[in-house]
Amino acid sequence: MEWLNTPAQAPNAAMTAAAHLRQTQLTKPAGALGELEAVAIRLAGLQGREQPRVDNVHISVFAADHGVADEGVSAFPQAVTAQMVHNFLNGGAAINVLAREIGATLEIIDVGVKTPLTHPNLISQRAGNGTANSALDAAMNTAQLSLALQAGADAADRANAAAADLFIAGEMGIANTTAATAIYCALLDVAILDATGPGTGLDRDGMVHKVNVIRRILNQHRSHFDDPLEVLRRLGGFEIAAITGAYIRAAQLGLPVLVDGFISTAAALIAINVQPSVADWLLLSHTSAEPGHFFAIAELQQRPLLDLNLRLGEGSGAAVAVPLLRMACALHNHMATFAEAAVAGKL
Ligand SMILES: Cc1cc2ncn([C@H]3O[C@H](COP(=O)(O)O)[C@@H](O)[C@H]3O)c2cc1C
Ligand SMILES: O=C(O)c1cccnc1
Repeated sequence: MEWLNTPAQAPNAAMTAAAHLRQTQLTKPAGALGELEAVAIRLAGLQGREQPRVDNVHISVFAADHGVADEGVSAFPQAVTAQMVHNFLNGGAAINVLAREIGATLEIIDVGVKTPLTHPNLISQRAGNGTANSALDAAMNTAQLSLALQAGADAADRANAAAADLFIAGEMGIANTTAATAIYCALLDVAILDATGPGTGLDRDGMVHKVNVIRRILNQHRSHFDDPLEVLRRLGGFEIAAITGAYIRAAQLGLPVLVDGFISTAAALIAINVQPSVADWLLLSHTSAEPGHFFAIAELQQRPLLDLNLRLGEGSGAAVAVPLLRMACALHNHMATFAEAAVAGKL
């Protein structure tokens, strides 16, 4: 896991400055395109080109099971993880539709669904048959953590080899909002009650039970919260570890990342705690309806592009934000300047 210590690439300051200057010359009042200007400038710096682009998008969806599902913390049965992997492979899930709409490459990686699956289009890089129950034990051992992190790094490597302009990670794993919420509580100054939400649709009683399970998880592992990799190893899961590895490697390669929702952001929190320089490379796509997401967004000090009450995961919210990034780039690259259009500047 030594590769985790390599810092992220530095964004290209000259391109950031050039893109900033260009925005002031386009035929509009300065700042009138708000966040679209900011994100185009940011992408220019990250991609090291004056004309940023989001043509080639690579989406890697990581699937795994969680031992903590045994505690009854999800509104859906654990078998749905594997069933949804089949759905991904047959093209019927939300992320399949969105990937087709935006012309993205979509790959599915089994990092530890409970029962192994085989399919010609499934990438199998399994760290185990689901994690252990984090309310009782560490979710994974060190070897499993290393395998899961590497599965994510390999996905970022494939995206980079395919000359992707943007990397998106998605996840599928019944009970993973419990793991993600525990990670939020371990790494942020947030109370369990404020961070816990319905996930796939728990009712009030279900939420009260989930809060109690998360309290047990935190009490079990509390003495290790100063070490982000220990937090990840103990609280799980394999897919969150894979996304952590993918984000860190993408930042090391200089590949911009569009972060999805609540669960992906838990991986982002681990990643920036392991390697703070990764933060430059993480763009937030949307605010999840899961209440705890707010606290991670505050920690990342960014304004997500969208707020649509999404609470699906799979990378779906990030995929939905891609057309917006494309419009930001098109405006930046193709608007006329005041000089080109013979339009008078500000008085
Ligand atoms: C059919 C179905 C498709 C999904 N796609 C993503 N998730 C999302 O819901 C799960 C987390 O919620 P919880 O912690 O409550 O189990 C994850 O698998 C996440 O990706 C789904 C959930 C379901 C039921
Ligand atoms: O925001 C998410 O990523 C999310 C929220 C609830 C359930 N699954 C995913």
